[in-house]
Amino acid sequence: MPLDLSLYLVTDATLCREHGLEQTVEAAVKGGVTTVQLRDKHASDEQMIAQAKRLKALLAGTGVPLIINDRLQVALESQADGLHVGQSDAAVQQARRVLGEQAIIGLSINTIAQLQVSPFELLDYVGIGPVFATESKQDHAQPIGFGGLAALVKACPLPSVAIGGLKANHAISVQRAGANGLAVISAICGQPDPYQAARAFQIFQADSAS
Ligand SMILES: Cc1ncc(COP(=O)(O)OP(=O)(O)O)c(N)n1
Ligand SMILES: Cc1nc(C(=O)O)sc1CCOP(=O)(O)O
Ligand SMILES: [Mg+2]
Repeated sequence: MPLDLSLYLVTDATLCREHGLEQTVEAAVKGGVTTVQLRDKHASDEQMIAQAKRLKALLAGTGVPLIINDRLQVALESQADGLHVGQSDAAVQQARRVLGEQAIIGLSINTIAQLQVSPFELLDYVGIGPVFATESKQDHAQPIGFGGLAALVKACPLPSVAIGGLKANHAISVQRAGANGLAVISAICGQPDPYQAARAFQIFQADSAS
C-alpha cells in the first residue's frame, strides 16, 4: 500500500493518558489519521515493544502503518512497519540494513544543509520542522515557518510531512507549501475528542480519499 502521510499522528504517552493510548489511536484513525508513529521517551524497550504489538494488532486491516520513533530494536522486534530517526538517532544506513527493503524509514530535517547530505535512496520520507515552536518536543530546533517549509519541500525529492506546532487551521498553508501532509501530537493527543480532532484536518483527508 502506498505511504499516505496526509495526517500523521505521533503519539505522546502523557497526553494520551486521559483516553488511553490505544483508544486515542483507534479514534484518531477512524477520524482520518493515515500514519501512526509510536513515540515514548520514557518507556523501556520492553514496554515499547509490547505497546507497539498492541498498536499493530489494532491497526491490522486499516492500511495505516505503524512507525517507531528512534528505537531500531523496538521496530525490529515488534515487527512494526518502520522507523523514524532524527539527525542524532540511529544511522539511516544501519536502520535500512537491519529492517530491510520493505520497511518505511523517515528522517527529520530542519535545514537545507541536512537535506543536502541525506541518503535519499535509503529513505521513504522526511519530516520537516519544526514549523512553529512546540511544547511537545523540549529540544526542538529553530522554527522554520511556512517559508522555510516551502523551501525545504521544494529542495526535497522525497515525500514530506510538516511537523511542529501544527493545528487543523494550518492544513491549507502546509498544503500550499507543498508538503504531503501534517504530523501532529497535541492537536490530537490529549484533545477532548481525538476522533473529532482528527476529523478537523479536512483538507488533507479529502485529498487522500480521492
Ligand atoms: C514525522 C516526524 N518528523 C520529525 C520527528 C522528530 O524526530 P527527532 O528529530 O528524532 O525528534 P524526536 O521525535 O525523537 O524527539 C518525528 N518524530 N516525526
Ligand atoms: C516530535 C516533534 N518533532 C519535531 C521536529 O521539528 O522535528 S516537532 C515535534 C513535536 C510536534 O508536536 P506538536 O504537534 O504537539 O507540536
Ligand atoms: Mg529522534
